[in-house]
Amino acid sequence: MSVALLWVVSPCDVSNGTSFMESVREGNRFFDSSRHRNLVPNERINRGGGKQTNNGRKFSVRSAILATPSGERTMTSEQMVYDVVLRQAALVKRQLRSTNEFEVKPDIPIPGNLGLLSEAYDRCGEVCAEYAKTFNLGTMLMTPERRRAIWAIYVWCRRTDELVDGPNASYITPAALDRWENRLEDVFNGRPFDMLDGALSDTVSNFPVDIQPFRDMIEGMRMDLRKSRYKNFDELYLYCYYVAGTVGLMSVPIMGIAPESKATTESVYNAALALGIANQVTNILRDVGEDARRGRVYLPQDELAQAGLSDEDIFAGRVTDKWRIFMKKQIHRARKFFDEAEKGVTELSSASRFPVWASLVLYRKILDEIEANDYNNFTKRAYVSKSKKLIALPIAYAKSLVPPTKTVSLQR
Ligand SMILES: CC(C)=CCC/C(C)=C/CC/C(C)=C/CC/C(C)=C/[C@@H]1[C@@H](COP(=O)(O)OP(=O)(O)O)[C@]1(C)CC/C=C(\C)CC/C=C(\C)CCC=C(C)C
Ligand SMILES: [Mn+2]
Repeated sequence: MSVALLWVVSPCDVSNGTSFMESVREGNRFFDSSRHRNLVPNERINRGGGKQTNNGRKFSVRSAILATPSGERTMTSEQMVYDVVLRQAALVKRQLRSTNEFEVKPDIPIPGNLGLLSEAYDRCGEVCAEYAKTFNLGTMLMTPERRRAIWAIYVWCRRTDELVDGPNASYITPAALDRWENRLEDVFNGRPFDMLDGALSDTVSNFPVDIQPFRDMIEGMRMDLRKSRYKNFDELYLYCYYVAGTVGLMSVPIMGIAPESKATTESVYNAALALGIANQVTNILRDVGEDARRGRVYLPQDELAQAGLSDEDIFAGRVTDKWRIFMKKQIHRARKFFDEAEKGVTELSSASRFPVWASLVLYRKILDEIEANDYNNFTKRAYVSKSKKLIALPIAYAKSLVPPTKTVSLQR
């Protein structure tokens, strides 16, 4: 692991009161250190009382669930999530109408700090290159502003995921996630805690990015702490939205919709959401064995039962005909989400289309590999070989050259 990736936490003094400058200095010192730590801030760095604000945005998927008077849900997860899509789309439209609205910037980019900010973005780029090589390559075609903004978002998502998936995962509590959320609010209020947060703070002040998908990703991590089974696909959909659909919603405001696109903003966000869901469902299908060894089953329990399967079958890891039939249905559903996503990629601004096509084409190929492994996702990890990637990338590039549709075809 390269030194650029190592997240170092001071044993004594990290508090939320640290200014950006101090944080950056700390960051530099830490990054120059040869002590090896991981990317994720641990308990200690998360502690501290960042002021909780709601940033004027009160809706959350979680509150929508809790808001029902009888305690019973009246909407499907998909309907609830669509509200977040509408909010993000509305934010983008507002910005198109009035660019002035986004002129209140945090106090980072004042002369003198610009070098530090650019260093912060460079760190994000290094992290991205280390964790997601192919995707990072794809971002090279984007404009420098968009590329570095995507890097900053990638790094925040990666750090958030590492809280529950990384080496410090066993120390992560709901309270630690609350502190991470406080820190997120600070990022959106122009009070970044460290240099990587500083890059994100700058990004969200320059692009019309709503905080809600970020909050919701943290909610997904909370869900991971308290839940290891999903009753049906509706429950699983919500989880997939939290941890991956949110990424689509965060990314489109950066990538931009092509000016010549006739598609509605909502429909493009809907496609972005679909790509996140497709990726996460694929990720789940690829990792069934690995997750089972951690006692987790991210598969709809009702569909397992209908197929005559149970958790025990999964823990036993036997590839039977029942399993193959079950898997075929799950793969079919994932492909439907990829199809839904495809409709939106063409509507993105021209330079942003390639990384998205590349990620879509490559991630969808994992499904083909699960089939090629005869549905043994218990002991074989499906992956796309370098040679297959090399063949797929020019195809993705060719797709990215297709301009947006001339007609209004994506109305919802
Ligand atoms: C071009 C592009 C892909 C941009 C997105 C860049 C970005 C900000 C990525 C963040 C990804 C991340 C670190 C998410 C944290 C949660 C997580 C790990 C989700 C899983 C990703 C796969 O990672 P991996 O295989 O490494 O998983 P393990 O941790 O090893 O298990 C996910 C499966 C989901 C990631 C979701 C996306 C990449 C959604 C992409 C959607 C868009 C970019 C919208 C495109 C727009 C339209 C209109 C279709
Ligand atoms: Mn993960």
